[in-house]
Amino acid sequence: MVNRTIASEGDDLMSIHVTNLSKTFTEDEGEELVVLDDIDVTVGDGEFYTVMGPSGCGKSTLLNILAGTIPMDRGEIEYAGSPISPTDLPVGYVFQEPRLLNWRTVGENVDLVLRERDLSKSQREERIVDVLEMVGLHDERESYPLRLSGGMRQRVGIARALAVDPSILLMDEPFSSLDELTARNLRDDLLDLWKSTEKTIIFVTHDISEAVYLSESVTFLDTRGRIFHQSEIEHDRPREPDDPALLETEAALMKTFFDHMATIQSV
Ligand SMILES: Nc1ncnc2c1ncn2[C@@H]1O[C@H](COP(=O)(O)OP(=O)(O)OP(=O)(O)O)[C@@H](O)[C@H]1O
Repeated sequence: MVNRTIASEGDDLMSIHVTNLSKTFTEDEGEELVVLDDIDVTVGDGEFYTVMGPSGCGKSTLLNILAGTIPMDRGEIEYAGSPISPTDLPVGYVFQEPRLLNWRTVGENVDLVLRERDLSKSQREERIVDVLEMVGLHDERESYPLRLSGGMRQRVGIARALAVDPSILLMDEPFSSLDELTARNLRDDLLDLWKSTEKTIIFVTHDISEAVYLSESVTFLDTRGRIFHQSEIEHDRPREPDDPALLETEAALMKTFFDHMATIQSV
């Protein structure tokens, strides 16, 4: 059994600490919508950290802030012991839909992000070969996205995110539009990648079984933009999706979630 431990003293050097993070959007009618309200998040170096919560609670907003694509209103982010602007965090982003350019080959899609870096053609070439190998698509380099299955397209999305060798992978419901069999295969491949690359993964999902199967810790956001629960998922690895012990953990988390939602709805 592989029992990977995280965030212990020695390997916590590259951890991410987010404190007092807040974000409010002004909607079209001028109403203010508090999406993240003073949240604190700590993600250990190499941790598989999952954020869950109901639709619209701010999960994607949190990832987008960490990716530097939308600004936070208030808050501090520390990485590797020093304050950092989110635009400088070393992240790769995997979207729910892979957002590939259909008129470019798989290799060219990966190359697009590499071209933004100061890399020679041979360095880019080496990186493309490496990441396509990592996601099992070395034979599809010259294929166009529309010729690929949904699972393969999402693999290209993962390869593109890995291309710049980020320390942190942000993943926003990456498997939610795939059939369950394909999603299971991709989850296992993602776990293999996580183990071999030792990247930190911040993963968003609606799916509690997926969260328990993959993660080392799960954090719940509620519709008020607050964190209301955090759990360490301590099952040994490799895990089996239908293991009764995992199902018990899922049921307990589900109960915590519904109890909390009932409490805030009754206030
Ligand atoms: N640019 C924006 N301007 C105004 N409101 C926004 C903007 N972006 C997001 N929102 C709103 O903020 C709230 C949180 O959105 P977000 O996408 O972060 O939620 P989510 O938890 O990821 O939802 P889902 O699970 O459905 O993807 C939603 O009500 C959304 O409509």
